[in-house]
Parts: sequence; structure tokens; C-alpha cells
Amino acid sequence: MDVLWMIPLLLLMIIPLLMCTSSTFVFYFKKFFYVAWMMVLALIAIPLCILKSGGRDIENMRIIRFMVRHVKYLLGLRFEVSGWEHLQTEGPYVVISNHQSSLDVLGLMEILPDRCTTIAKKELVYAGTVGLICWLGGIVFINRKKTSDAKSVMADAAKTMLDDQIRLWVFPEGTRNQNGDLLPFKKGAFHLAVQAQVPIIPVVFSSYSNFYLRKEKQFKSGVIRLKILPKIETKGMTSDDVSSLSDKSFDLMRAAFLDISDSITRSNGPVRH
Ligand SMILES: CCCCC/C=C\C/C=C\CCCCCCCC(=O)SCCNC(=O)CCNC(=O)[C@H](O)C(C)(C)COP(=O)(O)OP(=O)(O)OC[C@H]1O[C@@H](n2cnc3c(N)ncnc32)[C@H](O)[C@@H]1OP(=O)(O)O
Ligand SMILES: CCCCCCCC/C=C\CCCCCCCC(=O)OC[C@@H](O)COP(=O)(O)O
Repeated sequence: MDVLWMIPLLLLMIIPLLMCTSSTFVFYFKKFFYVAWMMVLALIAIPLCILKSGGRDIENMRIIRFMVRHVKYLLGLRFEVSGWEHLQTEGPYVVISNHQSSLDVLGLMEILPDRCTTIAKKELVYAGTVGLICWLGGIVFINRKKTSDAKSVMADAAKTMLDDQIRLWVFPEGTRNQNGDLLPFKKGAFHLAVQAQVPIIPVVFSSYSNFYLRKEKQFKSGVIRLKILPKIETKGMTSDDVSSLSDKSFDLMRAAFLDISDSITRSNGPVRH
């Protein structure tokens, strides 16, 4: 019994010691903490969402956004947001952003407009309490391995956007990417915007490589720049315009990514490719 009492005491002594001496320990500790804390937050949010909305409802994103906002402080992260005025657009639109890590959720919640939810891979729905809260928040799940299924879910989403005045956030790279650049864009987000005839608002996260390096097992404190770009209109466009719309969005976002990442790395060291 005496020995059992000593375990938490020992942990309380050892964890701060390891946090000061081992960057690898800090990496695993912060990652474990992030996932565990998000699961706990989701567990608390689930009954709140059910009580407020009675089930799956985009309005639940307000509760989720509120509950996630403090997590950046616990991980030593800070956001610098520019271009807020570009989100002051009435009605439905499609937000597109680059995707580096599950940490993107923190930036997403930092600027998430009202009545906005995301498109996500269907596997996320099985992520325990996080999966359930995503479902309650109205997240649209797609099967990336079956393009025809994904297309039909997104065609329905285009209709729902207009019927219910909803905004959708899509990660057009289609997967997480930390190669120091953007991956070529998939087309779904652009078909969605053209089908609904709504504007696209590009959002760019600066490179995380000055504080978070997965391969090198580093997770330091850091600043993330979030740049909201002016909207791109799609009125009058057809599916023939999707490729050029995607190329234009890619070029604008890549230029912004290199610009805001460069200005961070000039003061914090080089981007690691
Ligand atoms: C309180 C506590 C809370 C705790 C938890 C905290 C937060 C939880 C809440 C919120 C968190 C949300 C975070 C979620 C993040 C999840 C991120 C992801 O999951 S990213 C991965 C999933 N997303 C995507 O993949 C979107 C991007 N992908 C696409 O859009 C793709 O295009 C695709 C639709 C999946 C199809 O993929 P494919 O590989 O086949 O790609 P192509 O783009 O090359 O398309 C092939 C072909 O089809 C045409 N096409 C594509 N889409 C359409 C369409 N919608 N309609 C018609 N045609 C389409 C395309 O043009 C190509 O044809 P062609 O070559 O002739 O042009
Ligand atoms: C039954 C228990 C299962 C536990 C699983 C834990 C799940 C994660 C929990 C908390 C993390 C914080 C919430 C984040 C949601 C972020 C989703 C995300 O970023 O998914 C990755 C996806 O975009 C692309 O995936 P791939 O890189 O293509 O693959």
C-alpha cells in the first residue's frame, strides 16, 4: 500500500525532470496529452451538445469551438491571425486550408466562422469520443478510397449548404503534409464551391517546422501565423472551370505559405524539408 502511494509522487518528480532534460520526452508527452485532453473535452462536450441541440447539429460547433480554444495555451502555442475582414462574408462559402497535422484543429477553432463545419475522412468517426463529437458537430464524412461515394456525399453537401446556409471547411491537399510545401490540390473543394455557386475563402497556416518536427521528435513552443486571403468568386463557373480555379487557389495559397513561413523562420531558423 505504501509503495502504491509513492507512484504518483515519483511521477510528479520524474515528469518535470524529464520535461527539462529530454526533448523526445517532451514530444511524446505533449502528443499524448493533446490526444488525451481532446478525448476528455469531447466527453464533456457530448452531453452539452445533446442537451442543447438534441443530436447532430452544426450549431454544436459553437460549443466545440469554445471548449477547444484554451488548448493552444496548454501546448505553448500562439496564433497570429491576419485578414479577419475576409471572413466577414454573408451566407455560405467554402473555406480551404493547408493541412499539416491534427494540431490544425486548434487553428481551425481559432477562426471557425459561425455555421461552419468540415469535411473529414470517414475513419475519424471511429476515434472514440472525438469521433462522436465530430458527428454531433455535423462534420461531413467522406470515403477517400471511393471517389464516386465521396463525390455523391459532396454533391449532397453542396445542396445542404444552400438549403441550410452552411459553410464548409475543406483540406484540399486531402491528407496531412509536412514537407515544407503544399501538396497538389484534390478537386472536391472546387467542385463543391462551383456546384453551390458560393465563394472560396483560402486560409493558410504557416509551416509548423519551427516548433514541431515529427521525424526529429521535437515539439517546442511556437507561433502559428494564420493568413485569411480574399474570397474567390465562383458565380457563373461550371465544372470546366474547376481545374483553373484549383490552380489559381493553389498558387495564391502557396505564395502566402512561403511568405508567412519564411517570415517566421527568418527569426527562428530555417524550414526543415
Ligand atoms: C470539445 C472537444 C472537441 C475535441 C475534438 C476537436 C475537434 C473536433 C471537431 C472538429 C475537427 C475537424 C477536423 C477535421 C479534420 C479532418 C481533415 C481530413 O480528414 S482531410 C481528409 C479528408 N478530406 C478530403 O480528402 C478533402 C479533399 N479531397 C477531395 O476533395 C477529393 O477530390 C475527393 C473528393 C476525396 C476525391 O478524391 P480523389 O483522390 O479521387 O481526387 P481527385 O480530386 O483527383 O478527383 C478525381 C476526379 O473526380 C473529380 N471530382 C472530385 N470531386 C468531385 C466532385 N465533388 N464532383 C464532381 N467531380 C469530382 C475530379 O475533378 C477528378 O476528375 P478529373 O481528373 O476529370 O478532373
Ligand atoms: C477508440 C480510440 C481511438 C483514439 C483515436 C484518437 C483520435 C485523435 C484524438 C484527438 C486528436 C485531436 C482531434 C483532432 C481531429 C483531427 C483529425 C485529423 O487531423 O485527421 C487527420 C486527417 O485529416 C488526415 O489523415 P491522414 O494524414 O490522411 O491519415
